[in-house]
Amino acid sequence: MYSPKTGTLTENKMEFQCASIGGVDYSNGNAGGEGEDENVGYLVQEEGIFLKPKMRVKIDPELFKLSKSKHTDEGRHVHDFFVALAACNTIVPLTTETSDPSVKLIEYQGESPDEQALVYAAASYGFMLIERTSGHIDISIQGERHRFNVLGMHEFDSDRKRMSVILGSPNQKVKVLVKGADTSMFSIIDKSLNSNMIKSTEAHLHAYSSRGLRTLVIGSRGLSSAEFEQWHSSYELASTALIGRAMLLRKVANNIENHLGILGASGIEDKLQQGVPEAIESLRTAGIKVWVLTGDKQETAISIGYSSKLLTSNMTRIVINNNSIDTCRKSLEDALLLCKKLKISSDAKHGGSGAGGSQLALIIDGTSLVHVLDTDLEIQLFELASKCTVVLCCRVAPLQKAGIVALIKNRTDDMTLAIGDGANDVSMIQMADVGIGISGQEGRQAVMASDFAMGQFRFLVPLLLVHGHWNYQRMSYMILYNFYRNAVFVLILFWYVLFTGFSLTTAITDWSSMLYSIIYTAVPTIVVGILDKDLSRTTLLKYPQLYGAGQRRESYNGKLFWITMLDTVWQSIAVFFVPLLAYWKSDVDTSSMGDLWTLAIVIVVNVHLAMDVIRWYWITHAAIWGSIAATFICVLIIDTLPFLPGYWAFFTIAKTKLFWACLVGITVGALLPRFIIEIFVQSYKPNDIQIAREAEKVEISREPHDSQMEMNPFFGSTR
Ligand SMILES: Nc1ncnc2c1ncn2[C@@H]1O[C@H](COP(=O)(O)OP(=O)(O)OP(=O)(O)O)[C@@H](O)[C@H]1O
Ligand SMILES: [Mg+2]
Repeated sequence: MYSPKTGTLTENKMEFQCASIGGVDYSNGNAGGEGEDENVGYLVQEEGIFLKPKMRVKIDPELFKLSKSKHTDEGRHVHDFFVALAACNTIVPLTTETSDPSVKLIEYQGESPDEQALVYAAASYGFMLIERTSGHIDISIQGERHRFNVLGMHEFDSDRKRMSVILGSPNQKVKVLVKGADTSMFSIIDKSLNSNMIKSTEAHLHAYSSRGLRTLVIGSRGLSSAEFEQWHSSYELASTALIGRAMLLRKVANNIENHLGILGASGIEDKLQQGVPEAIESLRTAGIKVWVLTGDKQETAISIGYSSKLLTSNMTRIVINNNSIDTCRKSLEDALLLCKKLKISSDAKHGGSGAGGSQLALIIDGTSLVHVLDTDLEIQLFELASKCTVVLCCRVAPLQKAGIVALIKNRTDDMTLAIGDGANDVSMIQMADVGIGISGQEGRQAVMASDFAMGQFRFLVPLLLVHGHWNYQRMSYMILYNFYRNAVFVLILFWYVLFTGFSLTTAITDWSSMLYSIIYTAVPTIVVGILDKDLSRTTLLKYPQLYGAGQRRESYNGKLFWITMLDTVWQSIAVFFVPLLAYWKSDVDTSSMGDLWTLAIVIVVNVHLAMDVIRWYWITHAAIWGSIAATFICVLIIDTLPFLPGYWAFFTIAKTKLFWACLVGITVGALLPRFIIEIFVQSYKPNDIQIAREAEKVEISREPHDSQMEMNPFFGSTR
């Protein structure tokens, strides 16, 4: 189960596309930027300062003209809008020198890519933010430098979904400028001021977000000196408070951010990262459920859902947008009923096979989730969500993201993985079983809180399908192998004790018992456990279904455990009884037999491992065969020490041909059953992995040179 979110799927390289100012839509621009189109006002000159062409801005010619005129109402409105864009943010302008001393380049840095886009847009229209200190900002308005006092700032947070700046203008007027998400802004806008403008802005916002643009609404209000004084004293008190500062500041912000006049709205395009649709498709083919939890607007999230192929046109969409617990309950009940109906009709169509049924996509917003999470409706939401192929939660707050992950984690045995790039994803990343942070332009908080960090969303595919698969196979095999490796040794000691009338003596020397786990069999386990790969990277990426082996617990389960234990008993019997019967009538001493048993176990255990190794490297050869050689050397050394029991035993027994025949006989006898069963299973009941391995062999022998060309185009190197 995975929970990426839309910011995670997009590049965070924004392009300012359109603006709705004073209820008028300006979106007929042509994209400028990156040195493409210089005559559309992209480069703004102010005291030899040029804007570094870093971000694309679509310039609307009409708006560009209006931004230069101060004498009309429209012009003044546009002026206020762009001043708000340039001022209401936390962007820091950085000026760099160029080879020409009279020319400086300015670029904008900040944690929010949206804000960067807005400041670049304002600069492109001639409202260039030049300097920011804690007390003031300098904005060059159409080439003229103006200084504004920053009297206070209420920073953005994902719960409020807005931010504000209290700005003192050069003409001594004080204004509060606010920008934020539409839902949060429309609740604080004075609806009586200009209802037509609000209506048309809403329509523009709907149109922008349906095109997948990220929207922001900008509003402002003039403050009277009494109001300002009151705010100022409470702001001072709140920002110096030692306890509950955040809550107090939020309260102060809420008191001032109200009765706003609407200035306008912006639409910013956030392009999808490279390889996202393919990555999502691979994850879905691998049987992984992908959920999107985003703070974005519903329409934007749906549009990004379509472009990332998360949502498809043949899906039935269930939308839940409610603002009370009763309506939520009703919607959930209706949705569950719809699911049932769809299932019945698809069963009737496909003869009850369950195949080809219509896919469901659940779209639910943060307001509904407030009434659902942590109430009795949670069960219904879980039931509904588990019936849906895709779940899209929009306008969710950071804690709600964590709540949704917890909902899945607490009610199923499924593993949850959360991937995100922003500070608002930290709680979700920490809640999930596996947390992944994308290091992007939104700061390092997500990365710091994560288990794994990566640069792009698409790297999730090799992480899970390739490394996840390899690690699962290796871990599963190694757990079973280590049970076997230790059990076989203990069983030999057990048989010996049985045959010596519970004498508590041992044939295998103390030294060998100790070295068994340290030298005789340890290194191959480590080497194979780290290096072995059952399938190549190419195959695993090409057939994401192979990931299903882990979900079905094919490589480590109760059945396999008991089969391995049965095999272990058989092998211990072969190792113990073959020498016993072979030397039944001879006068060989216990120490010599002990040496034979020691060497036989080590050979069997290492050859057993060698039979299962799929990819051989020189180091694997060195570890396996070297361990057997090391055992011979150790036994030899132990037997040359006269003060140890069993002095010279090895040299006595190794002289006989029977000793060597026993070693060969034991190895063959012990490993033959599993060899036969493995051949049988591979020939008659192969699993996906075995079939893919065969296909790999055929492919390599057929096209030795082209075999690496098969991989999906969006993944880096091959094996
Ligand atoms: N710097 C900002 N100033 C004002 N409003 C903002 C700012 N950044 C984001 N917003 C608004 O707040 C909303 C919530 O932001 P949040 O960071 O929680 O989620 P998101 O960035 O939209 O999506 P995601 O969860 O994919 O990161 C945004 O959709 C946007 O409308
Ligand atoms: Mg964000």
